[in-house]
Amino acid sequence: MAAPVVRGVRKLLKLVNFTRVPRRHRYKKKWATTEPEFPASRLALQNFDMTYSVQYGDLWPSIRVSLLSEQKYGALVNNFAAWDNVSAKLEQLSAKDFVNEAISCQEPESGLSPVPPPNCSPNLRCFTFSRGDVSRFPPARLGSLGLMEYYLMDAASLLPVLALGLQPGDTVLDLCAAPGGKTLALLQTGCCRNLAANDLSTSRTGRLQKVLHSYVPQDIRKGNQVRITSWDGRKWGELEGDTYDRVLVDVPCTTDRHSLHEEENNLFQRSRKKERQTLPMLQVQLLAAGLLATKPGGHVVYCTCSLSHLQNEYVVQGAIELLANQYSIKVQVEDLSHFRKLFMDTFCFFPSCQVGELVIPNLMANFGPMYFCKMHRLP
Ligand SMILES: C[S@@+](CC[C@H](N)C(=O)[O-])C[C@H]1O[C@@H](n2cnc3c(N)ncnc32)[C@H](O)[C@@H]1O
Repeated sequence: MAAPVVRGVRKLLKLVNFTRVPRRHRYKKKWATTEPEFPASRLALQNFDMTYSVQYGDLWPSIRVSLLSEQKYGALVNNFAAWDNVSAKLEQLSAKDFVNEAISCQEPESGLSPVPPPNCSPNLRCFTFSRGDVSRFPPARLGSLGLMEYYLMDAASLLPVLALGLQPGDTVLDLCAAPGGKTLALLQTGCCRNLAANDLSTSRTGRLQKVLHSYVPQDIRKGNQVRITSWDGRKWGELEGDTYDRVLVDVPCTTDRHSLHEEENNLFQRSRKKERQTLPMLQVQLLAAGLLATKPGGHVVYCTCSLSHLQNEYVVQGAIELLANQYSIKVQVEDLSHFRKLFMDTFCFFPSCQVGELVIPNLMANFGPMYFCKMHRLP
């Protein structure tokens, strides 16, 4: 608004509030309590416009419109249900298993059948509609074995689990696990000798319990194989240091897509400003704890559903420095560029991450954002 107009509006407000009202009856409008708050989703968009237009330059308008449009889902097949029937049903909808499609398109070595690339978790089947097809999956149903047939999730959320590269017999920690999409995917690999699934929030670990109850047979849930806890993940290094083969650190973040569409639990509410500002610090602490909980020689995947460099690459670099300086532990970032090549038909990747990989939303493939970075704790 131009300055004279603003001054005019102010004058008008003064007139409305004070003209001809006797002094003792004057009141001052209580803006904070009487006016509806500026919606948090609008604040999120303002914030993203400021920061991401600088970070992403010419790419930002296309990412922005995709973030504001309907996202696409993937259907993670439940291997504990009758997976071959479920896969056939999903194929009838003209959806394709993007994981196995990518693997089978690789050039097999001298007549051998295609094998998953090294360090890619096995046995995961996730169906998506092809590029530009915005069909939706019907809600999942209970299958013949009494378990839900598939789990609907942002298909890009499967990439951190694939990148973790589980091997049969691994001990695995999912440090921030709720509501449980990635925990479920970790169990689908059939590789977890035992899996510790933790989340600070007890209400959210309740949701995780429900997901596992609907998708995983009782003998796996109730045996020693899965342990669910509600601890502060930042303390994990002290609680169980040098313990796990693989650790997933899926930290709380600005959840960019959610922040643009939902008012509830939105981190851009004015009252949560401090929490927002301290988020990268919490993320560094959680990643450092995850690295400390890993056995020397083990692997960690860090991920967020944010486009912010401050929450992605900077956190990875911060945690690696912290471990080197405070614990003399060396951590190496692993190259995941083969993932970009392997899954380029399904996702749109940002081409120039300094460390890790980032799926950026695109109208033809509206998944993500999903940042993931794999680290090796050196022996
Ligand atoms: C991005 S969500 C995790 C999503 C989950 N991995 C999935 O795939 O469904 C981040 C989670 O971190 C949890 N969290 C926040 N602070 C934490 C802490 N200090 N320790 C452990 N978990 C924390 C939140 O409760 C939230 O559920």
